[in-house]
Amino acid sequence: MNADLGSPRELTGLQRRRALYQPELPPCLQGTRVRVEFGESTTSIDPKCADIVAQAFPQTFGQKLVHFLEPNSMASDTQAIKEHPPIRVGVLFSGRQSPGGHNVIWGIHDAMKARNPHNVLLGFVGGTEGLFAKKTMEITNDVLSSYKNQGGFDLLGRTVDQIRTKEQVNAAMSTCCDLSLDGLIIIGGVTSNSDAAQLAETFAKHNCKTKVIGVPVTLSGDLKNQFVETTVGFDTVCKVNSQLISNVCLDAVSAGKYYYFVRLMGGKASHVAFECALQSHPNMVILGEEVALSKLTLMEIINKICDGVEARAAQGKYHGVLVIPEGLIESIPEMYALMQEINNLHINNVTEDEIPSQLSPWAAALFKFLPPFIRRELVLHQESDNSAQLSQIDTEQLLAHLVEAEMKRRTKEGNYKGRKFSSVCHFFGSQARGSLPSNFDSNYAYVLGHICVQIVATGLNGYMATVTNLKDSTNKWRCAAVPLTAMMSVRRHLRGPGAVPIGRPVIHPSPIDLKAESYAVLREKASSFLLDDFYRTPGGIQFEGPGANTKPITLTIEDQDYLGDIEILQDYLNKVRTILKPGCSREILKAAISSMASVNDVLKVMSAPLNTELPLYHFN
Ligand SMILES: O=P(O)(O)OC[C@H]1O[C@](O)(CO)[C@@H](O)[C@@H]1O
Repeated sequence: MNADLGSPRELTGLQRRRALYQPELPPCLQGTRVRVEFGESTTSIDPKCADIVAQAFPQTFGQKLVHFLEPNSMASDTQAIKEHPPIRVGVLFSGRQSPGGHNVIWGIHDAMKARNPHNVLLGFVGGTEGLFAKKTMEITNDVLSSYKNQGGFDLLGRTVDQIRTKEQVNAAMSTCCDLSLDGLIIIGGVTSNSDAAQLAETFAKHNCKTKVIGVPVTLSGDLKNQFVETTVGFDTVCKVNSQLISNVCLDAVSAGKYYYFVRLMGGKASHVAFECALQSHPNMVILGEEVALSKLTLMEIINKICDGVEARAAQGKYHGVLVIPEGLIESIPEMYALMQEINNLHINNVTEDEIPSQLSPWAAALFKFLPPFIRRELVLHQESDNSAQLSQIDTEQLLAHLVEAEMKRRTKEGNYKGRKFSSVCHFFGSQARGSLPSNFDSNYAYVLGHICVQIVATGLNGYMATVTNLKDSTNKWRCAAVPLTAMMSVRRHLRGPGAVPIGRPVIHPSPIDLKAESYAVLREKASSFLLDDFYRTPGGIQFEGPGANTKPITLTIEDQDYLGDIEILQDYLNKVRTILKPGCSREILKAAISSMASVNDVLKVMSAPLNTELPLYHFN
C-alpha cells in the first residue's frame, strides 16, 4: 500500500479553483430531513432468473424500491439533530479508479455531518485489503480539502476488487462488527456491487447490524439498467478520450500519411468507444456488440478495415482514425472460444507457461497464427472475476499488424494500387481515468454520497444509491435506493426454451443496445464518417462557461440537437462540394468564397459542446 495515500497535496491553480466548486444537490437533499417513500417490491432484472436469485439471497431478495423526496414540512436543524442519533459509517474504493470517486466520499461526509456533527466516517485505506486488515482513516473536512472535485482514488487508494471468498467475507464482517459500523459503503462497478450484495446477505444472515450499500462508480459505463442511467466517471472519461481522439484526427488529416488505431479502456462492453465515436467522429469504429451479433471473424474485420482503407485511397486519402473498445477481442467468435479455453486452464491452475501446450488442437492452431506479443498477453493471469485482463491485450496492434499484411497482399496481387499503408497505435486508458472530473460527474458523485447516508439512516441493507432523470438539470434529478438483487441475473447457456442457467447470480455488465436511437445515428453516419473526414473537435472538459454543463451525448441524444448538428454540417459540405468543381467560373468561385464566410460558424458548431446554443448561419 502506498504510504502517501490521504496526505494533503499541493494543488495547482486550476485544482484549487476546482476544489472551490460546490456540487449541486436536488431539492430533496438540500435540508436535513428527507421524505422516504417505499415503492413496489422488486424481483430480478431477468424474470426467468428470479427463483435462482431468490434462493441465493433469501434475506435480501424482493425488497422494495425506495424513493427520497422533499419533506412535506421543514423541521428546524436542532429538531433534526435530536431525531438523528449519531451513526458510524465505513467507506472504501473497491472498483477501478474512476473520475468523481472522491466526491462520493465528500457527499457522504457532508450529509453525515449535516444530520449530526457527532457522526463518524471512516475510510478504509487500500480498498478491500484495508477493509480486511481494519486499516482506517477518519474522514474530516480537513482531510477532504485537497481531494474535492479532484481525480484519482488517492485519498484512500484501492487494491483488488474482490470481497468474495469465505475468508474475505468473514474478515469484512469482523471489521464491521469491531468498528461498530452502522453502514459500509462500497464504491465500484459490476463486480464490486455484486460482492456488496453477497456481503449484505451474509451480514443479514448473521444479524450483523452493518447495512451494506453499493455506489455505481466505473469509467466503463456498463453498470446500466432500468434503474441506473450511467455511472460516475463515464462522462469525464468519454470527454477526455474524445478530445484525445479528435486531436489524433486533426494530426492525421494534417500530414495525411498515417492510420491511427486507437483502443479505449472500458471493459467487456463498448460504451466508452461508442460515446467517444459520437463525440469525435473518427473514420471507423468497431463495437464489440456488433461483432458478436454478426459473428464477424478476425479476418472479416481485417477485410472490412482494408476495404475502408482502399475506398479512402480512391479519394486520395492515406490517413484515417479507427477506434475500438478493449473488449473487441473477446467479441470475435474464434478469439472468444480461445480465451475461454485459456480461462478454464487458469481456473485449473495451469501456469502461463504451460497454457499453450494444453490447448485443444484448433485453439492451438489459432494461437500459433497470432503474433508472439498477443500470445504472451492472452495467457496473462486473470482479473478478479476470472476473465482476461483486457487492458493488457494490444488488440489495436494486432489489427494494425494484420491490416498491414493484408494491404501488402492486395498490393502484390495488383488489387490495391495506392500508397503504402502505415499505422500508429495508441491505448487510451489511465490518461483519461486520472482526469479531473467534469461538473456532471462531480455533481452526480456528490449526490450519490448524500443518498448513501439516507439509505443507512433508513436502515436499508443490500441497496444501491441511484439517481435518475440525469439528462435534466440537477434540480429535477430523482433520488432512490434500489435493492442490489433486483439488478442480478444468471447467464444462460443457450437462448430459447432449452436455456440452462449457468454460474451464480451477479450484476452483469450491460452491452450497448443495438436497437437504441443513438446506435442508429452512428450507423446512419458511418459511410460519411469513413470518407468525409467529418471530424468533430469537442476540446477539453469545460468547467465554467456555457460548455460546462453538457451531459453524456447518449443521455441527451433524444434532444435532436446532435442530429441537427450533423445534418447542418453535411448539408454545408455538400453545398461547398457542388459549388467548387474544378474549372468553375469566376462568378461561381466568388459565390463559393462568400458562402465560405460561414466557415467560422461551421467550425464553431464543430467544436461547440453539444446542447449549448448553436450559432445560426446561412448559405448565400
Ligand atoms: O489498470 P488496471 O487496474 O489493470 O484496470 C484495467 C481494467 O479496469 C477497468 O477500467 C474497469 O473494469 C477495465 O476497463 C480495464 O480493463
